[in-house]
Amino acid sequence: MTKVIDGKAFAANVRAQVAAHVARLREEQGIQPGLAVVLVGEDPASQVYVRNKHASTIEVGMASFEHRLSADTREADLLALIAALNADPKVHGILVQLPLPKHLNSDLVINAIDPAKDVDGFHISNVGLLGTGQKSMVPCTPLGCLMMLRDHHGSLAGLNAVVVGRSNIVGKPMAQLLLGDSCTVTIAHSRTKDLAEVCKRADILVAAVGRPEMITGDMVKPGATVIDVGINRIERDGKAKLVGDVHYESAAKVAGAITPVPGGVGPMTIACLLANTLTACCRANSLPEPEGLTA
Ligand SMILES: Nc1nc(=O)c2c([nH]1)NC[C@@H]1CN(c3ccc(C(=O)N[C@@H](CCC(=O)O)C(=O)O)cc3)C=[N+]21
Repeated sequence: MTKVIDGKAFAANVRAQVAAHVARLREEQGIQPGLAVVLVGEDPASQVYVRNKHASTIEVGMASFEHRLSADTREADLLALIAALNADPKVHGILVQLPLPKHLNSDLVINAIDPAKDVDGFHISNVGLLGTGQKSMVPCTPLGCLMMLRDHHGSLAGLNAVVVGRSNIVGKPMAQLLLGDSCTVTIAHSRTKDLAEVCKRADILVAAVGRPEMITGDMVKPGATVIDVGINRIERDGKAKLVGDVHYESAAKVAGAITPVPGGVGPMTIACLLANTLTACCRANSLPEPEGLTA
């Protein structure tokens, strides 16, 4: 039988663990972790995510600081805000919602964040630390995937992992984390020859391509674990629908375990953002890090 990995329930458990740590930090240390989210412009999807992040942050007992800037914000003003957040002791985590409007250089903006407060793990320092196996802030989506994989498999050592997609925010850091857990890792992408055959060798298949339902059941090894990172809004039979990068129906017939969309990786991303904010707060105060909530 195929196991459906319940990311929603898993995320609720992670959030409960974070909330317990936050309560203990308040009682024993008088410290409250704080997360600042910066949203530039009015992209409707981004607004939904930012609202969800705000609600989850409050729910676990953290302080939430929201900064909504107009779409025509000047780069210098955004950089000044980041400098202020870097210097603010109440702020332990900073997230600048991506994508940014085109006139802003997102590399420049992300690299202006204090790496210790970079809860997205996108700063070049954190990318380098992760790549060399040093302590870093780890990108939320890959961290959430890793937690679910460790829970399902126990040890990942020696397993063949194929990551489809080579983005800086998911594909590349996901590959680093799997390598860190001793998988044999292949990164496939749009130019990969014989993609179906490559995917079919995977004990762990992570789909992060951004193409709706591209990974079909015939590309999945029987019994494999399939992690679907895709979140695509499509229209079907005149109705709006959310689908992943995996064709769920056909893949679920072959897989040993699979994450659904919605209710899989998405909720884990936000839970890991809170976990990273807690970790950043503990490090900032030279306190022991929460166990099981880091890579
Ligand atoms: N700096 C930055 N960091 C991010 O982490 C970041 C970002 N920018 N920009 C946008 C993307 C997108 N993202 C999601 C988080 C949760 C769900 C989520 O919880 N999805 C629900 C469904 C929600 C729905 O119905 O739309 C699910 O999959 O079950 C989705 C998408 C974080 N992002």
